[in-house]
Formats: sequence, structure tokens, C-alpha cells
Amino acid sequence: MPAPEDLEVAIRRLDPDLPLPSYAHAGDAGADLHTAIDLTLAPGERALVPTGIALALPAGFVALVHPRSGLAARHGLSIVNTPGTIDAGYRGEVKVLLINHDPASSLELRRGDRIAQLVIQRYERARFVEVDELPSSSRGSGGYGSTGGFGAGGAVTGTTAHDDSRDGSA
Ligand SMILES: O=c1ccn([C@H]2C[C@H](O)[C@@H](COP(=O)(O)OP(=O)(O)OP(=O)(O)O)O2)c(=O)[nH]1
Ligand SMILES: [Mg+2]
Repeated sequence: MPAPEDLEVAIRRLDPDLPLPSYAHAGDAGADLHTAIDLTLAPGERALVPTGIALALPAGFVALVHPRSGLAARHGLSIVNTPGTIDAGYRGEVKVLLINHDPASSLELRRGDRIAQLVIQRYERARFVEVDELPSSSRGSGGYGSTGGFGAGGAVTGTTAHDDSRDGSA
């Protein structure tokens, strides 16, 4: 049931037999997206899955493609590029880059299954202003566990983390 304050978003159904994205409950942030195809994902396999819709978001809005937590918890299904970014100017089919993270089980999805959810939100465009020095802050360049985690872990160091030597804080 649309509320008067709902944002109007133009949508094209590229697949006339699939339902439009819909919110399961009032107050939900995510509208569920459906797969337009049957597919089976082997353990570790990924696939770019069509949803049968195309959008024209109003200027200043973005749609983010998020995983559904139930499928993630039960089957290890996620999205490789989570959250996927649907730009306001994009007019092509919305697709979902699914991945089966389960180490042992294949996952079968049927056309029409709800595979992901679309969260539409406002965004800011930045004007990047180059400076020689950034304003100081209490965090500074501390990150990657600098405030402590669980167990004995401290800040992450080594080649997989950000190389601090490039920002002068090493
Ligand atoms: O999960 C996604 C992510 C993106 N897109 C579409 C809409 C988006 O506007 C476009 C480009 O996405 P992105 O900018 O993330 O990809 P890119 O690799 O940077 O491609 P491009 O060079 O086209 O910007 O692809 C999807 O349909 N699903
Ligand atoms: Mg891009």
C-alpha cells in the first residue's frame, strides 16, 4: 500500500510476467527483487542474474542492491559486490551478482524467487577540494582494529591492510 510520502520511481517491466519489486512490510527499507531465470549455483559459484526491471531514479537518489539475510543465513547466498550500486542515470536491466558462499551445498533458485533487496536512498555528490594537510582528529590514521577487537588482536598490519607509508602517518 503506497503512502503519500513514498518517492515515485519510474520502472519498466522488461519481463511482463514477473512481479514488480515490493516491500514485505510497512517500514521496510528494502524492496525485494526477483530472479527472471532459474539457476543453480554450485558451492563458490557466482552468476549475474537478471531481475526483469529497469529504473529511472530521480536525480540525487541511488538504489543499492543488498543481500537478503534469510538466504544468507540459511544457504550462504550473498552478493559479490554488495551493495550493488544502481546509478540514477542507469536505464539498463537491474542485475544481481549472486554468489553461493556455502562450502558444500548447491543452491537452486527458480524464476520469481526473491533473491535480493533494493534500498533507495539520497546521496551527496562531493566536490573534492585538494589540501596539503587534513584537519586533525582524535582517531587520526588509526584503523583496522586500532581500538581493539576481541581476544588479543590489535591493529591489523601487513600487506593486506592499507599501506600507511603513503599517507605520511607511518
Ligand atoms: O549490482 C549491480 C551493480 C551495478 N548495476 C548496473 C547499474 C549501475 O549504474 C551500473 C554500473 O555499476 P558500477 O558503477 O558499480 O560498475 P562499474 O564496474 O564501475 O561499471 P561502469 O564502468 O559502467 O560504471 O551497472 C547493476 O545492475 N547491478
Ligand atoms: Mg562505475
